[in-house]
Amino acid sequence: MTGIGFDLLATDGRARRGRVTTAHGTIETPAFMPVGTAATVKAMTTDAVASTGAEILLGNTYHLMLRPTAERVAQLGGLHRFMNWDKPILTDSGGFQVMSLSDLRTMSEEGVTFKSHLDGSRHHLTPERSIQIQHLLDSNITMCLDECTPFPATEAQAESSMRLSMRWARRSKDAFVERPGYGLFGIVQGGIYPDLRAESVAALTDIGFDGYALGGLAVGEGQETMFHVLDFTEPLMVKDRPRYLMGVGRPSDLIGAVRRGVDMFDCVMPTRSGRTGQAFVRCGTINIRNARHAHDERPLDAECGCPACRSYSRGYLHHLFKADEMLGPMLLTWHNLHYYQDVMRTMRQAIEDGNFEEVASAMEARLNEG
Ligand SMILES: CC#C[C@H]1NC(N)=Nc2cc3[nH]c(NC)nc3cc21
Ligand SMILES: [Zn+2]
Repeated sequence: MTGIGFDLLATDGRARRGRVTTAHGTIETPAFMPVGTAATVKAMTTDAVASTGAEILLGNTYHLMLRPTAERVAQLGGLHRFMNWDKPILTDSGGFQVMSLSDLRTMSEEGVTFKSHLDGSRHHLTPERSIQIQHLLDSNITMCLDECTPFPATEAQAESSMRLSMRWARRSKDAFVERPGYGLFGIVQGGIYPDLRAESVAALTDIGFDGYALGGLAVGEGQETMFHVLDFTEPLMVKDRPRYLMGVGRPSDLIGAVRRGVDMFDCVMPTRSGRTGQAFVRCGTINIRNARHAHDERPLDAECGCPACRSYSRGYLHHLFKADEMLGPMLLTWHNLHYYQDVMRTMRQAIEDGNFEEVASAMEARLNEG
């Protein structure tokens, strides 16, 4: 096996049930990847993350190149050893984070020069350097470096940005070190424009990648537009390789995107909002800091098997957040990640059973009942 393996095990409509095989183990899809930006899923040990059922984590080139540097992580055994996670890791390439986090960035055909959001130091990122950093990290799934077009973008802006990203995809592929169990994903660009999306899919498919991500979404366009872009882009994508929707999303986003043929997801929502006291539950969301939870002896979600729901009341969790106790963010993060994995488990089973639409519609109805 060179690269990573992908087996399409079942389909139900456009929904897909698959399995990704890497040097560090397999990933059942549809899969949700918790975000471990700075070599940690915030507020969680890796054992706790594994207990939720997560089989792959996301790391970030941008953050780790700035601190502690990729060379330091490599010297300490690579990202798996460094953060004590022995399952698969996917790393983003840095393009999006440069656009969203750093200022004073200058773009050229060669790459992007930017100032660190940590200390203002200048850094240069090229496709070749991004691929090298991800190799030093020993990432199982490496992402091409792309030029992340701000949203909204005119068709002309999206066209020139997409074409630059396609040239960078070629350079990324040329720089990637092929190893069994390690793969490289291309990133489809083109904004909201069907012709540009089609051109990008064709260009990446022609180069050939182990998987194909959809970029330029979850950038403020809204769910309806995101689904519309999926509706006209997904049918153009090869079926025998994983599809990864970057930065997505809320539970309703995951359900709608799985319905449209997406296999892999990552999003900071369950962890970031967990730290602020927002819990995702089967009938919507709960902001545990709200006074109405102060006296409530019920768990966050009676159908959830996570440590927070098994052992603690809403009233206690409310108290932890009001008292600014660190156990609060820990337990809500744990619950949210466990719930997200429950959503994915439920959808995987439904695709296997051939009743995806019935199960997905029921989940969506409960989420909307609020
Ligand atoms: C344009 C483009 C693009 C994509 N390119 C790369 N490398 N990473 C991403 C991460 C994302 N996170 C979100 N939303 C939170 N949208 C994303 C899109 C991308
Ligand atoms: Zn729970």
